Amino acid sequence: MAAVLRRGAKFISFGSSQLLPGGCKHGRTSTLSFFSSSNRNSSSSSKIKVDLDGSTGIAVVKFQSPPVNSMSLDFLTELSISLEKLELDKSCRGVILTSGQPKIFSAGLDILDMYGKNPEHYAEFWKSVQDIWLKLYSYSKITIAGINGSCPAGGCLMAMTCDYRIMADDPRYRIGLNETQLGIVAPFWFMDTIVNTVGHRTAELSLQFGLMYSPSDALKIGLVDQVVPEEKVLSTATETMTQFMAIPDHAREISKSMLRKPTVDRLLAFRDADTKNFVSFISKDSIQKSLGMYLTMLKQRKV
Ligand SMILES: CCCCC/C=C/C(=O)SCCNC(=O)CCNC(=O)[C@H](O)C(C)(C)COP(=O)(O)OP(=O)(O)OC[C@H]1O[C@@H](n2cnc3c(N)ncnc32)[C@H](O)[C@@H]1OP(=O)(O)O
Repeated sequence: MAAVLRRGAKFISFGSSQLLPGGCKHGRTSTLSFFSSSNRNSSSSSKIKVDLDGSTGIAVVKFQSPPVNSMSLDFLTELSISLEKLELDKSCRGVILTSGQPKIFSAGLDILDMYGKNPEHYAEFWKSVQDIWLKLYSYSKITIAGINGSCPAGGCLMAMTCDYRIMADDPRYRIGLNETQLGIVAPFWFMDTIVNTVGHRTAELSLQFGLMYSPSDALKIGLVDQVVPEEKVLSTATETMTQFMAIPDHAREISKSMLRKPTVDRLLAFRDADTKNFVSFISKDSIQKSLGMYLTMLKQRKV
C-alpha cells in the first residue's frame, strides 16, 4: 500500500512542479444557455459547450467542468448526448474536442465516482465510460483532439479515440495512461487503444510504468500527431480538419471503421464481463484504500 502511495506521490509531485503553474485557481461554475443563428449553432449544457459552424461543418466541443474536467457520470452523460446529436446532424462533418479550462484537457475519470459508492453506482459509471469510448472509437465523423493542457489516464484515452491529436507545446503538460501509478489496472480496451496508437512495445513500457509524457516525448512515440504553440491549437485543428474533409466521407469512414471494428467488437463481446470485473476490482478494500490515499494526496499537495 505504501509503495502504491509512493508511486502515486511521484506522479503527483511531478504534477505540481512541472504540469501546472503555481497559484492556479479553479472556479466552479455552471451555465445553461442555447442560441442559434443562420450559420452558427451553439449549445451549452453545464459541462459541455458545443459550437457548430454550419458554413464549415466543424463543431468545437469544449469541456467546461471546473476544476479539472474530470469525467464524472454527469460529464460523460452530457458528452455522450452532445456527440450523439452531432452525429445525427447532417450539417456537421467533424468534431474538435478541446478544453475550456486553463492548463487541463481532462484529469481522466472522476475518482469520486470510483470511491466510496455502491456497486450499482460503479456499474452505471463504468457503462458510461464504455459508452463514450464505444461512441468515439467508432464515430463516423472526423474527430480531432485539441489537447490544450494535461491529459492523464481517461483524458488520454479520450484523446486516443480521436483521428488526430494536436497538443499544446507547454513543457508543464503531460499525457499518458498513469493508472498503474494509482495502483489500478487499465482494462483491456484501454490497452488495445494505446497499442493501436503507439505500437505494442512502447505500450508495454508505457502501461507498466504508468508513464506520463511531455508534449515533445508524446510526439516522438506517436501518442500525439503534432505539437504547436498553445494559441495555435484550435486553428491547427481547424486546418487539419479541412485536410480530412477533402477526402470523400464514405471512403474515409469505411477505412476508419475497418481499422477499428475488431477493437470495438472485442469490448462489445465482453462488455458485461468487463463491467463485472470493474465493479469487483474497484469495490476491493485495498483498491478503495489506495484511491482514498490518492485523493487525500491530491488535496494535500496544494500550495
Ligand atoms: C480499475 C479500472 C481502472 C480505471 C481506469 C482509470 C482511469 C482514470 O482516469 S483514473 C483518474 C486518473 N487521473 C489522475 O491521476 C489525475 C489526477 N489529477 C492530477 O494529477 C491533477 O489534479 C491535475 C494535473 C489534473 C491538475 O492539477 P491542478 O490544476 O493542480 O489541480 P488540483 O490537483 O489542485 O485538483 C483540483 C481539484 O480537482 C480534484 N481532482 C483532480 N483530479 C481528479 C480526478 N481525476 N477525479 C476527481 N477529482 C480530481 C483534486 O482533488 C482537487 O480537488 P479539491 O481539493 O477538492 O479542489
